[in-house]
Amino acid sequence: MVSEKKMIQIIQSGIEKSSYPKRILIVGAGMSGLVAASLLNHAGHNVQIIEASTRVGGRVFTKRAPFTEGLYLDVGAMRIPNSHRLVMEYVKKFNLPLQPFINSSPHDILYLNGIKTTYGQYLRNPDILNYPVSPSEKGKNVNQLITKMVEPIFRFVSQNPKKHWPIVIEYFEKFSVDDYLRSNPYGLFLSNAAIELIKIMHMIEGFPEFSLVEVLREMSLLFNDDVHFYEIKGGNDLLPNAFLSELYPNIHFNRQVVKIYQTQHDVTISCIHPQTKSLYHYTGDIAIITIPFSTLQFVQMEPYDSVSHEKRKAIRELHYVTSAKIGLQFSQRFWEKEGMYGGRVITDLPTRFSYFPSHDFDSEGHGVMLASYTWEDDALPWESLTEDEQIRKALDTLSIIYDQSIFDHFVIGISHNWGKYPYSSGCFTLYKPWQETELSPHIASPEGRMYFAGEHTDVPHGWIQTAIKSGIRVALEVNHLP
Ligand SMILES: Cc1cc2nc3c(=O)[nH]c(=O)nc-3n(C[C@H](O)[C@H](O)[C@H](O)COP(=O)(O)OP(=O)(O)OC[C@H]3O[C@@H](n4cnc5c(N)ncnc54)[C@H](O)[C@@H]3O)c2cc1C
Ligand SMILES: N[C@@H](Cc1ccccc1)C(=O)O
Repeated sequence: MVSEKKMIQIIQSGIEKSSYPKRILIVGAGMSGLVAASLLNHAGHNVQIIEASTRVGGRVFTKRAPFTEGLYLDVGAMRIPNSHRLVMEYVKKFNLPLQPFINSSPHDILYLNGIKTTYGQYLRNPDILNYPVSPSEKGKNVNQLITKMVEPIFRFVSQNPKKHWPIVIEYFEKFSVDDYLRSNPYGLFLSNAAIELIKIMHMIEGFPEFSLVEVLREMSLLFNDDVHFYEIKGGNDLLPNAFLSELYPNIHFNRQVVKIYQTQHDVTISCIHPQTKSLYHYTGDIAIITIPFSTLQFVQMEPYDSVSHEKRKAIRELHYVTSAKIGLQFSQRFWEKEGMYGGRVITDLPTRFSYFPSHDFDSEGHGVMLASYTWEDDALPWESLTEDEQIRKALDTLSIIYDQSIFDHFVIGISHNWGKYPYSSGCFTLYKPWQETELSPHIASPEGRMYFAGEHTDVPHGWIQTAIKSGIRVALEVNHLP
């Protein structure tokens, strides 16, 4: 296991020159593939990247069209936690401009149970939302309620994180979030109303059946008031694009892999051009597969016995959460008149979470708002609609929270449904109960000449940092192979 400190050194100075330079084929030009390619290229290997789409970045995806020049929306990764030091190291290496991403603020709007208030007012008086919580829960906000439920776990981990976290995984990974909140070994209890409020305000009403351990990992980041976030000024895709100057000659775009065939001596990757359907083949010594397991299901891996049963099972069963993002451009930044500079709206209406832009404050005129960000069950109603219907319904929902005048300021909108995006077939992985123990040993493990990287191959799932970490790990795995 390579320390984070060592990984930072590797980002700064690369990995050792290889004693065995090889022909390395990397499938996928997302962050994990780009990191692995850059390190192995510098170590003296012949690296070729095979990418289905026409861009690098994968789930780091900044959309600029059809917005007004200079405006954009990160429909993929939008926030970088200050604690994600590997991401920060690459941002520094490429000298990219960072700015704060205001993830939440006391001015955040809550529109719940038909009541509109602010997060600050709610913290001062949690009962303002009129949820029928139990008498002992009165006056307590969701953070206090959830902390009471998970405090014994976090206290146990804090005593000896290295030793105790694996024990927590082994013991608690059979619990879903819902199971644990309803009945747990500590005999801690919450009313249904309190459970409902926690799920809505922590954006997990769409996936309460997922592993408690996974959701605890994420909530300790996303809903921890001590964690602050950044974004890259101009769009987060400036990070993957920064690899292009070095790697562009090695990247084959419009090459959707359909088959991987390995022999004792080499590995051959067959791909089709997504539009022309022309067939292309690439042969090398090693293949590094960074594409999501959801899409890897469509890739034939031959000979059949060259891939273990457990790997094939992990590829089939690893769960990908879906997600929908809807961006709306307005001619006036009306939210700033209400004191909203960055931050978010949390509602039980279908838009669920909205985020105001954390950049270009007070700039006269246009702004793009992330009108809706949803996961899993909350994303499904949006995915069933056309893009125009999604934009219209997001506007209609916002007009309930604001007022009809927002229609006068609306300019144009987009939606991106990750469950319908063929190059990720989902948004990120989250373990269901039991999967961490059952599947995780077979996700990153090599299979003959095939090696694996990507956000799905490590935890916490669903972060650029994890993709980078896996790219470094796989580069070290293959660098000195004979
Ligand atoms: C909606 C959303 C919000 C997110 N928010 C954040 C956030 O705020 N902060 C954060 O740090 N992370 C966030 N993430 C997670 C982060 O974006 C990912 O963890 C990371 O980008 C994954 O990188 P990867 O290299 O593992 O995979 P990917 O980025 O998916 O790269 C895989 C590449 O393989 C290509 N590919 C797929 N199939 C094939 C094929 N058959 N043949 C050839 N190429 C193929 C794809 O086009 C893609 O370029 C978010 C992700 C999503 C979707
Ligand atoms: N990290 C991503 C997606 C994610 C959220 C929660 C859990 C896992 C992944 C975000 O900040 O939106």
